[in-house]
Amino acid sequence: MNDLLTMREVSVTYRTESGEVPAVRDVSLEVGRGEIVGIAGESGCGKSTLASTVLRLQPASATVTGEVLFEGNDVLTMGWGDLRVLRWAGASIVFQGALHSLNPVRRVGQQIAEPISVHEPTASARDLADRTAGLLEQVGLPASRARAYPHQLSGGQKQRVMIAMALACRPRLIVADEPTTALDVMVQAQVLDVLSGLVRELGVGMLMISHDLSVLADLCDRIVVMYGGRVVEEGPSREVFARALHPYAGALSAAFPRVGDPAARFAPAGLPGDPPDPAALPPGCSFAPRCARVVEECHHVRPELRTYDAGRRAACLRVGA
Ligand SMILES: Nc1ncnc2c1ncn2[C@@H]1O[C@H](COP(=O)(O)OP(=O)(O)OP(=O)(O)O)[C@@H](O)[C@H]1O
Repeated sequence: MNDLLTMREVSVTYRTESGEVPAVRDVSLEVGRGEIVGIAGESGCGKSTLASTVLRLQPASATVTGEVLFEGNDVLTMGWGDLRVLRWAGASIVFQGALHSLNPVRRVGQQIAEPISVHEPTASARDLADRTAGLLEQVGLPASRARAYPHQLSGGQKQRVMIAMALACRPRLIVADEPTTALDVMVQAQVLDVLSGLVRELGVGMLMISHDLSVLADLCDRIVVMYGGRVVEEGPSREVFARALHPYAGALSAAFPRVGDPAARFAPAGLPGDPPDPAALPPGCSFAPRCARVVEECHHVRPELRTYDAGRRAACLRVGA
């Protein structure tokens, strides 16, 4: 077992008016200290739902089974006191759409200092100001920006502030859910550089979610590819990107020329059709209806996730065929 984050057979089902939506099914993965693990997949494959369980942030309509072990303690069953310590100080999350989650009427410095003052109530005003200035400098902003209001910052600067907030309580794990999707390509690259540089420098683990496999290939040690709520491939990122075992991972890699194109999350280049409705997955392999390598058997037999050489896993009947 890994000593930072170990998820074992995690499944998440939402209760909705039209029935149950099994958004995540039997996902197991690990993130070690100082390691960056990417989760890739199109919109709706369950990435955000899975990420929300790491800090037990899933909505009340969701039922989660399995184990989410953070430093050996199960997040899904821990008491509220432990959960309070875990959030921000153990692990923190940079959300998709974080640009809108800053409070418009408070200076950004106050917002960065807030989680610190909650977790360290004895910190003096001087300490908070120094820590905030240091955090802003770490993310490449002048300390003087602490006095700015969010509307005075560009999109990229706001996202840097969100990263500073996520680092404020010195967490051991950061979950980043599409942290740069709303930014233009140049700014995306700069912000990802800052984030990954800090994660490496501080030895923090990171679970980074993106629909864009090429972004993950550059940043991550390992990549987990999800489809229809399940893991369909996992392995060292360069291997998965360059020599995917699963045809879905291959199609995501081939979408590479469309890096930074927000539309690519809905329809990667060269991959016709839509991802499946998790409430109505086809029998057999859920990717079969879109797969270029499909054979009759794929429509009836659901492939198990098998282990291959060099720590690779894939769930496809056609690997090596
Ligand atoms: N609160 C909810 N109630 C019901 N169903 C939900 C809820 N949140 C997500 N879902 C459904 O669960 C499935 C997985 O959604 P999820 O947001 O985890 O996917 P995703 O891969 O992160 O996509 P995106 O990148 O668009 O966020 C989708 O079918 C979605 O409609």
